[in-house]
Amino acid sequence: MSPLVSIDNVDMRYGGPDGTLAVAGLNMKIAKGDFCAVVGPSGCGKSTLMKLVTGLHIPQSGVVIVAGRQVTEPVSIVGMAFQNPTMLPWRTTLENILLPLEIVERHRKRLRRHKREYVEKAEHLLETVGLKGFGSKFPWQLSGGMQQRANLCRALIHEPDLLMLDEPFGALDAFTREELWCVIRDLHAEQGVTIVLVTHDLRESVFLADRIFVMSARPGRIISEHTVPFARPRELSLLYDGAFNDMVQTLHGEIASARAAA
Ligand SMILES: Nc1ncnc2c1ncn2[C@@H]1O[C@H](COP(=O)(O)OP(=O)(O)OP(=O)(O)O)[C@@H](O)[C@H]1O
Repeated sequence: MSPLVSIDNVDMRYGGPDGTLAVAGLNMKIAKGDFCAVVGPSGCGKSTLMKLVTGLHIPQSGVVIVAGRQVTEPVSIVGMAFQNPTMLPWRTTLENILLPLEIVERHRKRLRRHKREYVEKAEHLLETVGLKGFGSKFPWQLSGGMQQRANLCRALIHEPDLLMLDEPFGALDAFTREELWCVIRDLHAEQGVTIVLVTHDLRESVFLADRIFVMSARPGRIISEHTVPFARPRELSLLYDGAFNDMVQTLHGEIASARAAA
């Protein structure tokens, strides 16, 4: 079966021919249903990789293919969540979650005709992430962790085949972060959605992912790929397992070497 995402020998430079070369010779393949994490030194091009896959940037050379199509414009089968949930403060949480449906062409007409159905879907997602009954609250009435949960619902409302998460838990305290790891773990198990997670948190990558890609310092490329051996479903007690911590340490060592080589 051909991969859902294929990045072949991609270069991406910002700001014209003399600008910053963010990634160079980037290669990566992601199979349908995979949970992948991307880690690497700060500024190595992780966010650039996300933007290349979602079609927010088009590379100067090389090819990005998503679901069998070369990416030349923003890709509609993707859901995205970033570190700072940007909810519109004048809309309720539920209305914020429905927002992508007003933007994605093929859902817009359906939304008008089948509003009730979509509201029910949004309410089901809110329940799944532990926010049952919070749809009528405004974003500013929610804590940071609750906003990030709602943000995940918004990324999932149009049933994307691919969910791209760019440091989604970075701004949260350790306990809330671990709670949300479990929410993502369960969403992946229930919905079978393919997930790419960019993170600085190596424990997060090992707890959640099946495969971990390590990037070099800028210009970023993949320098190693690891298969995470721990069986699913994974419980938080895994964080205290010796083999788990060995893997975190291996990744840490690779990133430290990549930084030193820069
Ligand atoms: N729009 C832009 N214009 C110019 N340079 C940019 C732009 N976006 C990113 N860069 C540069 O490209 C490089 C890669 O940036 P990117 O944000 O992809 O890295 P990152 O790995 O996500 O960073 P971090 O780990 O700090 O979040 C950086 O040196 C950054 O300064």
